[in-house]
Amino acid sequence: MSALLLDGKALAARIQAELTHEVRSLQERFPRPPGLAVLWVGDNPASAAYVGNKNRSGAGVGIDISKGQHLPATLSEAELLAIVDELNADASVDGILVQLPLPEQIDSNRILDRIDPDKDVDGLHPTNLGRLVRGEPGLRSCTPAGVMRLLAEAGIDLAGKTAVVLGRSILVGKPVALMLLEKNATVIMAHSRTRDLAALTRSADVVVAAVGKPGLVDGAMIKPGAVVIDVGINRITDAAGKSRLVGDVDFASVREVASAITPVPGGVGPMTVTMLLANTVQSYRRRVGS
Ligand SMILES: Nc1nc(=O)c2c([nH]1)NC[C@@H]1CN(c3ccc(C(=O)N[C@@H](CCC(=O)O)C(=O)O)cc3)C=[N+]21
Ligand SMILES: [Mg+2]
Repeated sequence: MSALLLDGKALAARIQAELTHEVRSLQERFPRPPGLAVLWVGDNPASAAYVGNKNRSGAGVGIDISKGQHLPATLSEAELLAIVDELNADASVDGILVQLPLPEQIDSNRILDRIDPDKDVDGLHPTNLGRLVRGEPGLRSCTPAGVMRLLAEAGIDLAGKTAVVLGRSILVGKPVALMLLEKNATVIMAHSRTRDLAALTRSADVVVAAVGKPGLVDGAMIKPGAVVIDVGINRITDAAGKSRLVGDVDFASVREVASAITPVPGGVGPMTVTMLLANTVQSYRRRVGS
C-alpha cells in the first residue's frame, strides 16, 4: 500500500485563490487593503524561508505587507515593545506576527503579551490561547489551523479516533492537541520524556509529529492505515552533500504503512502561510466591520 498524499501546496494555492477573490471584493466597499506586519529580528535561518514565503503569498492575495520589518539581532526588548505599540496603534495594520525565536536578550512572552489580541494573527496571545482552550472563536495559531484544515479537506473524521501528538510546543503541539480534542479525538501528547513512544504511536489512528527531529517517526512505529501529519521543518545535508528540507517523519517507510501522509516540503508549511493570510483577512473584516 502507498499512502494518499495530503497535498498542502495544492490546497494552499486553492485557499489563497479564494482569499484573493475575497480581498478584491471587500475592496469594492472598503478602500484600504488588509495589512500584515511581520517582524523578523536577527537572522535565524529557519525564519528566512518562512518570511520570504509569507511576503510573496501575502502580496499575491492583495495584503499590504509594507509595515513588516527586518530588525537587527542587537535590538533591545524595549525597542521591540515600542515597535509593537506603534503597530497596535496603526489603523492600517490588521495583523502583527513576531517571528520566533527571538534573540536571547528579548523575553518572547513579554512581546507576545503586548500584541493587541485582535491583531494577533499568530494566535499566541494569552487571550487567543484562552479562547482556544474554552472552545470559543478567535484567532488561532496558523500551523495547527493548517493541520486541521488539511485533515478536514481530506474528509478525515476524527471523532473517537486516537491521535498522538509528538511535541508540546506552544506554537504547535499544545494548540493542535486542543483542536484535535475539539473534534472529539482521544488525544495523547507525547514529548521528550515519554516512555515507549513507539507503543503509543502504534496505537494511533492519527499521528502529528512536531518535534524538529529528522527521521523520528518511521514505518515500524505506525499502525497500518493511520494518518500521519509531518509538521517538522528540518534543513539537512543529505548523503550527496546537498542541503534539503525534511520533516520529522521518514517518508519512504511511513508511506508504505499509512493511509495518508503529508510531504515535506509541500505539506503543512504552505498551509501555515495560508492560515496566516486567512487570519489577517479575518482580522481585517472585523476591524472594518464586515
Ligand atoms: N511566530 C512564529 N510563527 C510561526 O508560525 C513560525 C515562527 N514564528 N517561526 C518559524 C516557524 C517556521 N514556520 C514555517 C512556516 C512555513 C514554512 C513553509 O512554507 N515551508 C515550505 C517550504 C519552504 C522552503 O522551501 O524552505 C514547505 O514546507 O513546503 C516553513 C516554516 C513558521 N514558524
Ligand atoms: Mg518536546
